[in-house]
Amino acid sequence: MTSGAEVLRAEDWDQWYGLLELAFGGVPAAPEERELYRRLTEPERSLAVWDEAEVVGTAGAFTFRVSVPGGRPAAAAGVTMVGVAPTHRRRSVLTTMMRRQLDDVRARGEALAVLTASEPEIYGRFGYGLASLRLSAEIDTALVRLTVPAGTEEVTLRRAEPRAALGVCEELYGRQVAGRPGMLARAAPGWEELGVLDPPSGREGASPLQCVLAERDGEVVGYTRYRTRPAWASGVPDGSVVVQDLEAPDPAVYAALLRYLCGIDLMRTVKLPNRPVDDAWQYLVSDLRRCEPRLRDELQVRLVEVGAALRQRSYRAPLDVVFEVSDAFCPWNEGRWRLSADAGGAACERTGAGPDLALSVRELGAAYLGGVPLSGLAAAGRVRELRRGALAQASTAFGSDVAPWLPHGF
Ligand SMILES: CC(=O)SCCNC(=O)CCNC(=O)[C@H](O)C(C)(C)COP(=O)(O)OP(=O)(O)OC[C@H]1O[C@@H](n2cnc3c(N)ncnc32)[C@H](O)[C@@H]1OP(=O)(O)O
Repeated sequence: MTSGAEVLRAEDWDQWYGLLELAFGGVPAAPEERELYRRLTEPERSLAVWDEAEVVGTAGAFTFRVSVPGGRPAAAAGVTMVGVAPTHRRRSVLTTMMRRQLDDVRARGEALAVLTASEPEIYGRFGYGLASLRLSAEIDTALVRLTVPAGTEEVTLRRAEPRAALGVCEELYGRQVAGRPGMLARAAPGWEELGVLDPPSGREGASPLQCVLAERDGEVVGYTRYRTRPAWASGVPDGSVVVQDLEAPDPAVYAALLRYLCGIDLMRTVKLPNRPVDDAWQYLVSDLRRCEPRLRDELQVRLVEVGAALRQRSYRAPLDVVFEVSDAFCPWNEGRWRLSADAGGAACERTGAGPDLALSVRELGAAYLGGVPLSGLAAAGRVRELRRGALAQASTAFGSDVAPWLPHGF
């Protein structure tokens, strides 16, 4: 007989994390990783389901601030560390934890919950919508040329020990957050260490993490962190560079860092596993086909409180629209909401007026960061236009000039 979802006691953390490892395939995490996640876990926001003395379900939440269109970071629960014992799967343990978790998030006054899913299909039933994608590339550096912009030669590069450079890298990361929806303000101590976590077991044949800083006029203005993986094919160098981070505030710094990565001796391929869909590499290369671009789902967003969530972002164009929202899992969101926005801000209140657009909370979550057009969702039959013109107006207003992106998992 299983318990309900109970708040985790700190002393049960080892068993709780052990169940999570089991649910993910039973390979223990590297000690460094385990210790970091022990420090980052917020027990008071973490849930356990028990069967007698055995943990059979885990779900955590981090207290995050996520960048939303308009540049103001918004409070969000970062849902994480979800697992159910293989012996207890498909008996609603996850559903029990999601129920408790979303109630708790609401009680804390956070209007948003965000997550990345191990499998994309799991969380739609709980009202999450896919809001950002990641673009990956494998650049064949023997065949692809880069055309770099003016100013690239003024950027100098210097190798640094990743941990020694952590402070300056974090500062640069922090300056990028407001400019890109979906990025997380790494406010709590410990989060910066995620960027230099480098257990040997996680390298898959590659080097330890390396860091190169970009400088201009004596000031650090950008950085990359990457690993090199040497390989030989019939005696010919065939290594790859796997890029973890590439942070640059302007085109010249970006180009200088990418050119460096593409020029490392004996490395044939530069792998960019996680970049924004509007990332500049696409517009610098001579041959996109030889870069193997691919898209993958990334951040999912759940509007926990529709009214508060829609009020706390800004809109690209004036808007006055009534949404008819369905939300089976969080019925307090159901009904009609009037959203009106202009350059001065946004108001979103309940209304009795006739609806202009009908959709579920999932579509609002998908469109929330400005990367998924409501018009595209309408073309898939997921948004219904009830007043002519409302769809185009809302779709334009919800969009973001900068694509949403989550640079790292959590
Ligand atoms: C944010 C994160 O941490 S993502 C990590 C998620 N965890 C993992 O992937 C670890 C391995 N998997 C597991 O631990 C479990 O299978 C979980 C957590 C995914 C699901 O837990 P369960 O307790 O089995 O889910 P539960 O019984 O509540 O299922 C609810 C519904 O979701 C469906 N569902 C559950 N898991 C999946 C899945 N992986 N893919 C598709 N549907 C799923 C069920 O079929 C059920 O549907 P129904 O209501 O139509 O019958």
